[in-house]
Amino acid sequence: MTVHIGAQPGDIAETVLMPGDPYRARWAAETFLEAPRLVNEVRGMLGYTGQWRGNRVTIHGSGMGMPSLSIYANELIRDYGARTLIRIGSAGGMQEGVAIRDLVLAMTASSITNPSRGIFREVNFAPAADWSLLREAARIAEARGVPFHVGGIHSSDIFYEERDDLVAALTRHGTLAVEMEAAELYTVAARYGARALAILTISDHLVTGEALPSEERERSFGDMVEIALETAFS
Ligand SMILES: O=P(O)(O)O[C@H]1O[C@H](CO)[C@@H](O)[C@H]1O
Ligand SMILES: O=c1cc[nH]c(=O)[nH]1
Repeated sequence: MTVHIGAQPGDIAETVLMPGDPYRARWAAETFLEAPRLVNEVRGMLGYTGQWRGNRVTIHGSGMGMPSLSIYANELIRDYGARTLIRIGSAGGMQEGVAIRDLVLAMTASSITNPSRGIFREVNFAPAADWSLLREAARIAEARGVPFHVGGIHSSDIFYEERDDLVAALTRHGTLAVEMEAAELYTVAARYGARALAILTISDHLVTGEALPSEERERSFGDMVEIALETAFS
């Protein structure tokens, strides 16, 4: 057990899928895993371990924002031996060609700051996805005919962004989408030599103002979960 995870040693699989929302962790575990077992509920942050096509996998919430994700990623890797971490999140589209329901595979994640920022002092560290995971996720999404984009995203500390100039500058530099965790996930994984990738479903759009109707969310998120599972074990 760690400060934030009540799982026993051995309860967490080497492969962990991480949605921000603990209820998405429960839904994904109950929908896609065989024999899912609740292994953590400290502070209501749900984690389940089960089997997918004979492979052991944990689906564990990260909470919203990089400080929360950082706690779980550190403990999952350092204390429980997780080696592959795939974020399954929602994101806001930032380019006109990135539509609602599309997937974004985050090759890099910019941020103004993140919990690891202090380590690097004057260096602007470039958090990047694991290449083997990124390549597999792109291959699998293409084979399934799921619309997807690969490129840079922005990991923000702010959901209700007041800085129009910041959004404009990031958009002008090709940033595909905004979410709130990937930059820290990539940095923590790099620190421990683990593999990480963020697969994101566009749930709303900063340019067009569109949003995914709530009744459609599960189906759209389902593609993302299946691609994440297939990616982890291919
Ligand atoms: O859908 P999740 O994984 O929570 O991700 C996005 O949604 C939350 C904001 O609503 C933030 O956590 C953001 O990164
Ligand atoms: O962080 C997020 C997630 C979804 N949509 C946004 O605009 N921001």
